[in-house]
Amino acid sequence: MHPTCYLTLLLWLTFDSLVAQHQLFTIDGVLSAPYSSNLTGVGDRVVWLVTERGVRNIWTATFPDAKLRQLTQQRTDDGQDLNDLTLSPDGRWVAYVRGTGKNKEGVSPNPTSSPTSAEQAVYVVSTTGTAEPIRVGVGSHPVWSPEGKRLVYGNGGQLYLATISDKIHPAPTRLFTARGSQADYSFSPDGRRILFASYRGYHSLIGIYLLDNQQINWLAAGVDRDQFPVWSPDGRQVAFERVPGSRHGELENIQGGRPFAIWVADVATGQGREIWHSPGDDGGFAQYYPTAPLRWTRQNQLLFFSEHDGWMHVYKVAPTRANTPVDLMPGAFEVEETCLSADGRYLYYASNEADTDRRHLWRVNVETAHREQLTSGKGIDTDPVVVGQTLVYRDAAWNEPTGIAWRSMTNPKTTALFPAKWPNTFPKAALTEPQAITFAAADGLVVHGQLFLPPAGLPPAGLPPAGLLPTTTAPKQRPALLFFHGGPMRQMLLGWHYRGIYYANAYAMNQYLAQQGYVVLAVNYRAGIGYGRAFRRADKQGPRGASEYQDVLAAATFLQNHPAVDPKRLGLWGGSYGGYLTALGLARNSDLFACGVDLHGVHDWSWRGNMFSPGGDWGIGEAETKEALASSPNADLSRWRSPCLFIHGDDDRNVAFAETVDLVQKLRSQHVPTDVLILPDEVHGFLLHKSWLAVYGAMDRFLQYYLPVPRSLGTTPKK
Ligand SMILES: CSCC[C@H](NC=O)C(=O)N[C@@H](C)C(=O)O
Repeated sequence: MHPTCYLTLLLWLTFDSLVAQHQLFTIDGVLSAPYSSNLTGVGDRVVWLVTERGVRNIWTATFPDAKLRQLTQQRTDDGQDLNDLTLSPDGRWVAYVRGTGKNKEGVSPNPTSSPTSAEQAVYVVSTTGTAEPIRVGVGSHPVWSPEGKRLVYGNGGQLYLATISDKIHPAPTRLFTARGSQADYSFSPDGRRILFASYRGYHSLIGIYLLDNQQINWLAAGVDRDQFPVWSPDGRQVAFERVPGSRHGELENIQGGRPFAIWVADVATGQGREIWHSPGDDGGFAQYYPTAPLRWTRQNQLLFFSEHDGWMHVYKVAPTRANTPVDLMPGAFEVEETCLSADGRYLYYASNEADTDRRHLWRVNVETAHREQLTSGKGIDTDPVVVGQTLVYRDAAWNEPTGIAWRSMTNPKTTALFPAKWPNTFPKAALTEPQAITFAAADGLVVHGQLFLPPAGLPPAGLPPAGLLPTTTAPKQRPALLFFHGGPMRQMLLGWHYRGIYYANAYAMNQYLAQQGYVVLAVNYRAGIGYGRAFRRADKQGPRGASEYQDVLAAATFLQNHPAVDPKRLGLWGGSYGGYLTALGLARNSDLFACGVDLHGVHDWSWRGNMFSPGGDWGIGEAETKEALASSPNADLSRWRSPCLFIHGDDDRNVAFAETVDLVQKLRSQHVPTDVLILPDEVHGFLLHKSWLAVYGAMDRFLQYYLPVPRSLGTTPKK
């Protein structure tokens, strides 16, 4: 070999080892920080869930002293989710649910393949932090009585009552047996009645169970689907939402809409009357997305979510007679989680008003509809909880996962409550701040995205640092990756994502990939949220024409025109609906996309519509089967050439594992390079931290093989 070649090789090896020594951070490191969720509060106390490397524990704090306390002592990544945290009205107990519900076969997820299987059960733990949790019984969705000594929870569609003290005695009892599945339940203000919705297939009814005489009274029974009932402050009336009952062959479409109405019924007579109905099919998402679709305030106002003005907003309407609702926050932005002040005068909420790709907190005076912004800047602030004169909320940034922060209502200064410090393994100083970008799709629709550029000082892919070697013919640009979120009713943001570990980890992985030297673009394609009803319900989306594929192509063009990107080295990755778009890109345009990583994606809408569930949750009717297939990756397999890594848990209850088995077999038969990582007994949102490490590790190796970049080089993270 020519002497110059030896020199080049020597220098290159030196450079590569330099790079290896300067690895800014690892996947384990960027996933090592605690993640706070499920924040709720009562009185002067809040509780929330902390997930740290898969270990889930409940914490509490009281205000105004901001005193922290850990209430549970879980120490292992056991794959058992904690959820439905709810404080007793006196703040003495937290009820919560451990484990996940059963599937159609009656089995709860068991991701560790434990021979003793797994269950979903209700627990309580004292907020003193001095006692072990107490198991109440199999079930979920616990609801406290007003005096804080009784719990109602659901199991198998029926309601159970438990008396709570330092031991669960007597054992919980089934409250009553009613046809259908009982849900949306709550105690009356006097604690002597249980309000509930009884779901019965084509219709549902609102019932009241009287504890004193074990009698059920039905309210305004009709041929519709009555849901989300709430008590009036005096317990003499009930408000609920009414959507039309089903017709033969009608199929659920989670991305569609339906008309809805607000009703009020008199408890004593059972008679009801309509207060308002939506002008169009603006319901559906407005009821299942927010956690409190309908409220009755102490100021005797009904508050409800609706998209009828084109954006997800909260409206108020008087419960006394038919009248026109008032939009409490008119404008071109969306509202998410809310919290009503104890006196009902203020509604606190998270919104992307004036900052489309972030979330900040606001409050609105329900009487005057005057609103004021409470948090701002570069945070991702969500889930407001008001305890006394303190606003507590979930708070993230571009370089910090979601923690807990607070501010007093008299001082705008915000204070981080949890965690007190980030673990040394978490590479906060080495992260890259994503940039907000937009581009236009072929039909002119403006699409938002977040662009992650490799840290400064990182040599362009294939090139050692300037000066080490004479100019080479190596490419002066980087490979790039397009990321697609799932849902699709989701929105990636300019910071750590608040919607559970699934999206927090996706954001973290995009940070890791940028640090590896990839240019990464997270694409907020049509059908997502944050940009209004028309964007979310974009025409011909998904199984009806895959109109969002225009956004995939436009995102690719954006990257190909970026000076840092090698236009011939684009890759795709995404989960669930994002896996669907990844597979669609490789099937339709292997000429554009060099490889992809498809996490539990949908690959055949027509199969899903016929075999997974009636209509596949997207309302895919018999007449739409042909178009549904044409909108799927499976329609273009003959064109698929680029390699793909498929990742799927084989106990997936949201996207059938069969979708991946079928597609991989078909691709293998046409010699497309495929890799698979199958996670036995894992579900859709992987429950084990070690699953996430395995998934992203496999992804890292796959991308390095098909879209290689030299290991990162950069300054060692500043402490
Ligand atoms: C037909 S694709 C199913 C998408 C799936 N929806 C529900 O499970 C999904 O995207 N799930 C996660 C990732 C999400 O809802 O965000």
